[in-house]
Amino acid sequence: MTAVAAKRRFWVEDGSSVTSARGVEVLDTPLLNKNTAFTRQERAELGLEGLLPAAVQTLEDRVRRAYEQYHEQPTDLLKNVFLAMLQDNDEVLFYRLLTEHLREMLPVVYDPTVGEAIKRYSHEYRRPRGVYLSIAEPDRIEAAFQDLGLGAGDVDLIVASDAEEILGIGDWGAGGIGIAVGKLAVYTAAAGIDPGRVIPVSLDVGTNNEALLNDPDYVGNRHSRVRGQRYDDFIDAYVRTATKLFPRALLHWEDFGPSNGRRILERYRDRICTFNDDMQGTGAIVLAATLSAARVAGTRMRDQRIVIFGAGTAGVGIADQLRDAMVRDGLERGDATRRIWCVDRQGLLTDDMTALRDFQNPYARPAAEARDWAGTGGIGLAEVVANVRPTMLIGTSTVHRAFTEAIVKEMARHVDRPIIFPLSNPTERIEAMPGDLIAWTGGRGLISTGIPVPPVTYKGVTYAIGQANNALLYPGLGLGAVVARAKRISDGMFAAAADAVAGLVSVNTPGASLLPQVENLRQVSATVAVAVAKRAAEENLAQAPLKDPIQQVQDAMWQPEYRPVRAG
Ligand SMILES: NC(=O)C1=CN([C@@H]2O[C@H](COP(=O)(O)OP(=O)(O)OC[C@H]3O[C@@H](n4cnc5c(N)ncnc54)[C@H](O)[C@@H]3O)[C@@H](O)[C@H]2O)C=CC1
Ligand SMILES: CC(=O)C(=O)O
Ligand SMILES: [Mg+2]
Repeated sequence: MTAVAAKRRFWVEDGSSVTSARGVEVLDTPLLNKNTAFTRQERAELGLEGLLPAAVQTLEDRVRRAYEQYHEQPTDLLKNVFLAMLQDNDEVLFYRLLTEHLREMLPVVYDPTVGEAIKRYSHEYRRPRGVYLSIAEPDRIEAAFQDLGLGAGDVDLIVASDAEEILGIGDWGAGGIGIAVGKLAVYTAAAGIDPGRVIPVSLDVGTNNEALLNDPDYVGNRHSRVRGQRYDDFIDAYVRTATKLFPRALLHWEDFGPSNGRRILERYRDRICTFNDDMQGTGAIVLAATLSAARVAGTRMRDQRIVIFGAGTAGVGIADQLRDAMVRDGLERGDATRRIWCVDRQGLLTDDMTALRDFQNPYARPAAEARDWAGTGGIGLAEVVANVRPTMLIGTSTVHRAFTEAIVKEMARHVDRPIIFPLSNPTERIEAMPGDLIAWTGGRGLISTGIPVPPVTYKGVTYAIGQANNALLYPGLGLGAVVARAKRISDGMFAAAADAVAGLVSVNTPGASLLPQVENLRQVSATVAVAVAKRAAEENLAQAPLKDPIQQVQDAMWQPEYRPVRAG
């Protein structure tokens, strides 16, 4: 046994967990603990006799009880807290429960309730999960990771957030670890990423959220956000250390502010295996929904006219992938870019504006084009929609109800099947609710949302609303990258993932969803993983041989089942 394995308390041999831990230490190790499901022999070997009641139960027994306990929780937040406790106590049980009730529990573990849990993080705090890195101690990053007791080959995936733009709810400082934990739970439930081979990371660079700074219970660094060189050096130290200690790990970036998120991605994307989920994962799932919508509408990618409301991390990430898809459909890059109009706080982005952010510049419209568009309040969304006559309207603004009845009806006057994606999370930020959009467009709208929503019935047709949330994409992407041991995550791998998702959808019946249903997430993720791994191999980015990618993906998927545990 190596020193690392000893620190980690257990290792796997021939399908069994072998552990040096005994007694309560075993019960305190969530990936080892089976609680009442330990057999008599295991109890004797591991020093658990007397620490557990007499009955020896099965995983199914334990799932049944946990499900009942879950339903005793009166609110979604308390359900989230309950599931977090379960995860900290018995991880196999947590994942079996989550996998069996994915549609019911995904909104509690993840979007939208995870947003509420992040806001309440310091108050609901019970025990830590993940690695907490502080900008005050960049020299301790290596020691912090080593405290986990993991070896160089033990980590497949690290999700890190600095929590500046959590979902659509802004800056939540140290509570942002919750989005890394939530994203990782989805990786495992949706794609079978081994929960023992992942690390959630909080990059605590301070917070500008004054409610947190003045909250006596706040558990993070109590100062404003550090920016500039010190921030970049901290990120660099994180990347250097993580890639040195865990050379196989994919680094996933989540919920950074727009300029940091993009700068970080540009800096590392050609050097290491990494991606930004808000820009690239979102772009790819929206592309998948767009491909389905275009199939229903009988139109081509290259013919879309796209208005994006909210040109931040997600909005411009979506623009990039829709532009690239139009290029693949035969347009010149410049012509494709000119089929996209971005609207932000200052209205339509035009090239005479001085305060555009660098990543917005490519989408700035010639000011002359819009000279006559201004209404009384400048060139806002209503003016842009009236003049552009878009085929697609995408919301990544966090502005609730921004897609008004007037705007949507104006759009629907000029296009047979208006494609409308209000993608902002969580529920209180969505630009319009699907029921309204379907009614305002007389049932012609092709709708997808970021939050989960129930089907809508309108004039006898039931419309299933696909969830255009990156959660339908990144788990499979990550699994494919892990199976291929990808050196990089390329644009081609995202395009392959989007095509794979769109390929799973049958849009022939009226009201059909534009995206696969959440219940089928494991199948979706497996299909995406195969497509991504194959593309990595085609682009010479795979470091593992891919002889039978379908079987390799199946074999790589961790299953929530109790393993035998032996004393070692
Ligand atoms: N469905 C999905 O998979 C995803 C959804 N999102 C959602 O998209 C929203 C935006 O997220 P990010 O892009 O990360 O944030 P961000 O802060 O980078 O971008 C938001 C943009 O909206 C703009 N904006 C704010 N108020 C506006 C207004 N009144 N009019 C026009 N523009 C306005 C901001 O200036 C900014 O450019 C969030 O609600 C987030 O939850 C983000 C990532 C994935
Ligand atoms: C879904 C997601 O990543 C977000 O809203 O930020
Ligand atoms: Mg996000």
